[in-house]
Amino acid sequence: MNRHSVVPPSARATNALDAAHPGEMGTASLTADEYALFAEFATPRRVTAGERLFHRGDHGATMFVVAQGTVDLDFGDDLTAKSLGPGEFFGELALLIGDHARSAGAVMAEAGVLLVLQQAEFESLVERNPRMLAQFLRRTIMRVVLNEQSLIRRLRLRNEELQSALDHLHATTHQLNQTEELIRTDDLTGLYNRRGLTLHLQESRAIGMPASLGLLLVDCDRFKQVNDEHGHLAGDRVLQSVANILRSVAGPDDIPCRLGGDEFCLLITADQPEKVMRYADFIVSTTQGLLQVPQSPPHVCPVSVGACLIDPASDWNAWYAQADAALYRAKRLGGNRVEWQDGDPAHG
Ligand SMILES: Nc1nc2c(ncn2[C@@H]2O[C@H](COP(=O)(O)OP(=O)(O)OP(=O)(O)O)[C@@H](O)[C@H]2O)c(=O)[nH]1
Repeated sequence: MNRHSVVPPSARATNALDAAHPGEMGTASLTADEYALFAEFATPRRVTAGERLFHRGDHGATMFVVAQGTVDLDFGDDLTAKSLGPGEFFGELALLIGDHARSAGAVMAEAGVLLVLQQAEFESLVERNPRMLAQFLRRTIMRVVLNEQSLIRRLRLRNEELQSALDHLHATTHQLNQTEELIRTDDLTGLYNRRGLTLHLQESRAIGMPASLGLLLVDCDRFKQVNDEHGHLAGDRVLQSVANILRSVAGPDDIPCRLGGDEFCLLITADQPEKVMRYADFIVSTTQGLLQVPQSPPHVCPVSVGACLIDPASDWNAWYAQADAALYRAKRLGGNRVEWQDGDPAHG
């Protein structure tokens, strides 16, 4: 027993690889001879379970060897935590470098005895057995290097995991965007559906509505008859044709939409009734023109249009009521025509 009377550890066979096994923070065991040498010069310290020796980041200059008990090292973040038992050492970089920020926090998991080595004691130890100390330092350096490599490997792995999480997130975002697009779109015609229009209006209000808008409400005339006489598929094709006419007249900032059934609308940027009427006339005259070339089943049907200028500050219900009143008049007058909001004879 040495002058400090500590219990010797069960000596471990220690070589450089044993001291730093790849993939984990290297173990740090003294050989039996080293332990005996360290014990001769170190100061033993009794420690209780739960006692904190230092926090991560604390500056220190002492090294510890576990004589009895267990100490837990916590490297913080999600790095591996480690438990050290008798014969294992820690804090050696603080001793070798001096005033070194601890890379781990240390807490006693079990009560025991630690051998504490300060700079002066370490120097005495070097003088006593330089050869053994050189071997110890070689192992220590090797352990630091292997730990570093292990850390780099883990960081690379973490990087790859993060990259794959990011890719996954991109894919999910893309899917969500596609799903949102689908939710906004009418299956049959590819135009916005009513929900798409509502969302578009919400977004437009958030970023600022155009100063002036026109609305066309477009409804197929006697469309039920197409279904009844030629079947639902023929009816579908007619609806697609009407949608295509709206799409072809719409500018990049205009919103053609299928409100449901055989009812469509076209929201346009316009500050003059003439512009709104040009759009409306184009729609009605295009269907009329196509009907000049009769097909069976028909590829289009006549439409009625209610047209108006609307106040961007008021809501959709107000706009719809305005355009619907005009559309109602167009229907009552026999359809296949445009009616202006207030029945202005110039546009009637
Ligand atoms: N083919 C087809 N028919 C539809 C679709 N959605 C609604 N319909 C039909 O559209 C028809 C609309 O009938 P109505 O509202 O009476 O319209 P209409 O026959 O044009 O009558 P008016 O507007 O008064 O001229 C109904 O028969 C619905 O079943 C669809 O997606 N495809």
